[in-house]
Amino acid sequence: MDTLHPIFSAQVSAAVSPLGPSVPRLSAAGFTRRIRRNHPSLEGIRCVLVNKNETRPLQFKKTDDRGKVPQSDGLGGDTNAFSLCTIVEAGTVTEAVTVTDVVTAIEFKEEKSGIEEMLHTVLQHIIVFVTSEAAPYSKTGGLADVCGSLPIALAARGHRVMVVSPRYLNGISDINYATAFDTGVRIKAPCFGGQQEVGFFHEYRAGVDWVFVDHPSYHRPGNPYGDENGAFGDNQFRFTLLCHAACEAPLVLPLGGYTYGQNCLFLVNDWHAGLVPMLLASKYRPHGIYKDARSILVIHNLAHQGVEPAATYDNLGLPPNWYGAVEWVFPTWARTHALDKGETVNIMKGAIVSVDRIVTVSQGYAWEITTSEGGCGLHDLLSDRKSVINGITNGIDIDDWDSASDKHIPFHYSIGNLSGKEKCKATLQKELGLAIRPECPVIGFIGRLDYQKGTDLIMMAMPEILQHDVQFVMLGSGDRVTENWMRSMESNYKEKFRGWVGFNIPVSHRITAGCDMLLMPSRFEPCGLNQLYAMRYGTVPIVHKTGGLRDTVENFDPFSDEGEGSGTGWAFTPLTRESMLSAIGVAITTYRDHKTSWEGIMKRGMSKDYTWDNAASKYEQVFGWAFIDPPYVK
Ligand SMILES: Nc1ncnc2c1ncn2[C@@H]1O[C@H](COP(=O)(O)OP(=O)(O)O[C@H]2O[C@H](CO)[C@@H](O)[C@H](O)[C@H]2O)[C@@H](O)[C@H]1O
Repeated sequence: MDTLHPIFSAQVSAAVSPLGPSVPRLSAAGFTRRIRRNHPSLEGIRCVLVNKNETRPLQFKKTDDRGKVPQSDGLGGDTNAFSLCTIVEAGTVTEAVTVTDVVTAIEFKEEKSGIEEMLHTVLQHIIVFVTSEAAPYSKTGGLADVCGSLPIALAARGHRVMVVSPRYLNGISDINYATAFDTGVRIKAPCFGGQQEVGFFHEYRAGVDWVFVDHPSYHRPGNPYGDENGAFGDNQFRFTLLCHAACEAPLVLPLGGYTYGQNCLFLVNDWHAGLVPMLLASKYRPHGIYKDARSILVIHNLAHQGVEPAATYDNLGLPPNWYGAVEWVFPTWARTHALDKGETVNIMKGAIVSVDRIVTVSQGYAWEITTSEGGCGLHDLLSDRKSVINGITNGIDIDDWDSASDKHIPFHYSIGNLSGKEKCKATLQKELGLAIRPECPVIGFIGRLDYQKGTDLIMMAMPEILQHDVQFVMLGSGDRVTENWMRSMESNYKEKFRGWVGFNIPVSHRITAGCDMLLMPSRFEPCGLNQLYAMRYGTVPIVHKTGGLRDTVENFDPFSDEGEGSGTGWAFTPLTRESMLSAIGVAITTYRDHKTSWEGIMKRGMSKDYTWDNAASKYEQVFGWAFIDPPYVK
């Protein structure tokens, strides 16, 4: 349909520093699709897309028959204008005069009867992710996967995307930031009783501006939230800085020559970024800034809310009259002693009551958080905002998690040829010092050792699980008691159990590929990524029927589809040892005695579409809704 100019198939050049290039280049196809959809009036009109002086957003100008902008509008005859322009005919890019990164337009100017009418941008959204972690720079769990992949998917769809997260230097992670350059831009964040100076580092990669907030409090051993002694005591300070810096970044960083400007959409992830909507509404909007910006809270895990004593309110840099937004009083039963009034500030709560919209990472979880069982105390507030809550199931990075090309696994395989999976299993058994037995089912667990993940249930049920002829492999770190239990199980059940204590990404890929089944008895699970990875690798998930696990794992039914069978795994309920053991028992029997059924389960899982592009298109719909309504707090 479209004639592509070579310019659009060229790779975007690697990051040059500082500050650029950053404006993503749309593919010609995506570009024309957007023009057609958003500007039908352009159909049949010759236009020129002009980036005249690189200091302002692009504009469309009508052209005459020869593709020239009429003299009268001040651009005609200006060869510089043409040296930086792309000619668009009937929505099709027909000629690109020079290679420029500025093909994404944010303003469309249409001339009508000589009167210029400015139409507000619809070509793309200007998106600012704010997050405490983003892979591959920092990662402790699924939040990093999402914030490392979704921005890239959105950028590929034509949006201008920035991700703001801290520049953690712990001695090991430093290398991850080696390609990010100091922008030289510094700002002062008014919080914690003073003006806190932070800097910004920047890398342009995969179409996204990765912006790292730099401050000494992010430079220390440990993970983003704590070390072997537990959570850092100054996390409120560290993430308050992140939020203040993230609000300034679109205004002060001239990435690729342009700031992101005020008309952006903030995607604030979990409580660490939760101050952003409050700052927009209380600090900026009263001064006329960010009047047209919107914010969406993405809840990955409601169990963590950023709760601190009420006395810390003054630290946040919010005006005094905003106390009510974050005020949170614990019920009597949850207080620690008789004099404890239970008065706290709760950042997640403040975000919920001030943000424009809310997205959770699955539809099931979107509903659960409005119930007293799943709302972690915030269900009433969330129910009040039900009309703006949406659930969008996470995608997965199908380049990183592809059994046909995964660099971490010893053999490759695909839905058409599963032989590599058997070899991956044998290699895993060998690597772990287990007997190499193709007929023995290998069950895996990968994840944070945490109450959420139901590891206590695994501990309780392990004696019965190991009565089967199975091998069990666990990879995880977190709760000390569980870590020690894994070590002792390994020494007591040398033939059957392996516990790998730690965080190791290559090992997680090898376990996902080498196991037959993956167990996820999560107490609650907003989405869950491991079951998605497992299905893609032909590893059959056995999950507790909750949240995103309920949405993504379909129970095996051998009788449906005229005996062909349906389903991609087992989703058990209720969350009891007995029901989990029963699901494991059925899975083992199916694996052993019904090979065809088993292969059917594997293949159905492998053919599921959980690409980020799919999820990104659903996010776009929500973005549109966010801009239809006025800001929730004006
Ligand atoms: N020891 C280890 N070694 C190597 N890799 C390890 C590991 N432990 C965990 N991982 C990896 O960390 C990620 C965990 O993602 P999950 O989505 O399963 O859970 P998490 O609870 O962190 O995320 C929260 O956010 C995500 C994203 O929205 C939601 O899917 C989820 O339900 C919610 O709880 C996976 O990529 C996994 O492979």
